[in-house]
Amino acid sequence: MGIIQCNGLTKYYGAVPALKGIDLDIEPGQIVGLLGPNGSGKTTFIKLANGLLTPNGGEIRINGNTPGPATKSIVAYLPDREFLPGYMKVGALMKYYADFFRDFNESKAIEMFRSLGIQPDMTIRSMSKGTREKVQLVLCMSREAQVYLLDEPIGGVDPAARDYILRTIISNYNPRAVVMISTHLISDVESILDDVIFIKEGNIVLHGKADDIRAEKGMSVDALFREVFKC
Ligand SMILES: Nc1ncnc2c1ncn2[C@@H]1O[C@H](COP(=O)(O)OP(=O)(O)OP(=O)(O)O)[C@@H](O)[C@H]1O
Repeated sequence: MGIIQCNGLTKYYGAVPALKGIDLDIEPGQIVGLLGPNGSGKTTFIKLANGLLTPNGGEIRINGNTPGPATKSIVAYLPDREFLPGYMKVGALMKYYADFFRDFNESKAIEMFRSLGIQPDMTIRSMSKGTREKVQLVLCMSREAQVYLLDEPIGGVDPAARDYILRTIISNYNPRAVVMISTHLISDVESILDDVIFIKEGNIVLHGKADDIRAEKGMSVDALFREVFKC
């Protein structure tokens, strides 16, 4: 059974449809790209998977459970916005995460912060936007979770840091876990994706292995994305 499953998953905001009956079955042990242009429904899907929104129709299950307390303990979520309090220092945030999440691996966080040049006594508000994003990502990836849901993890960081972050994602996730990365920066993430989902106007228009897609279509996932989503 897949670790993320949904059947007929539907979400409306008032009269606006955001997801129009999505069926998915995602096996653990892979990095999945949730790829679509602005407004296609990526954030809505990730919020439903976290229980921050409830569906209007259909269902989503994480490890067999409806999103709630049981799934929150196995899901590490990186929202697409900043959420860390400005007054907090990196060291205090690590302690806070260690208290809050039983699966938080502090030594992993310390090592990642060290290699990114982020000191424990740095305050969130003193950092640049990209550095704040790195802090959020490090805290999220330092959990030994079964599901990582990363909403636009590389949007605000420079290309050199993107590479480091993508390497960090690959090297820090457990092979029985699943990492879902929502982004429209396809060329940056393509090399680490096992599985690819194209989402368009609330529908899944393609779901397959990145290697199979490249072989069948004779082009990169990035080139295919540009063709499918041409304006
Ligand atoms: N709170 C809301 N109220 C009304 N409509 C919303 C709300 N949030 C999202 N929508 C609409 O739902 C659709 C899907 O939005 P969503 O944020 O899931 O897209 P996205 O693919 O994450 O986009 P982006 O790449 O720009 O973050 C869009 O049409 C959007 O305008």
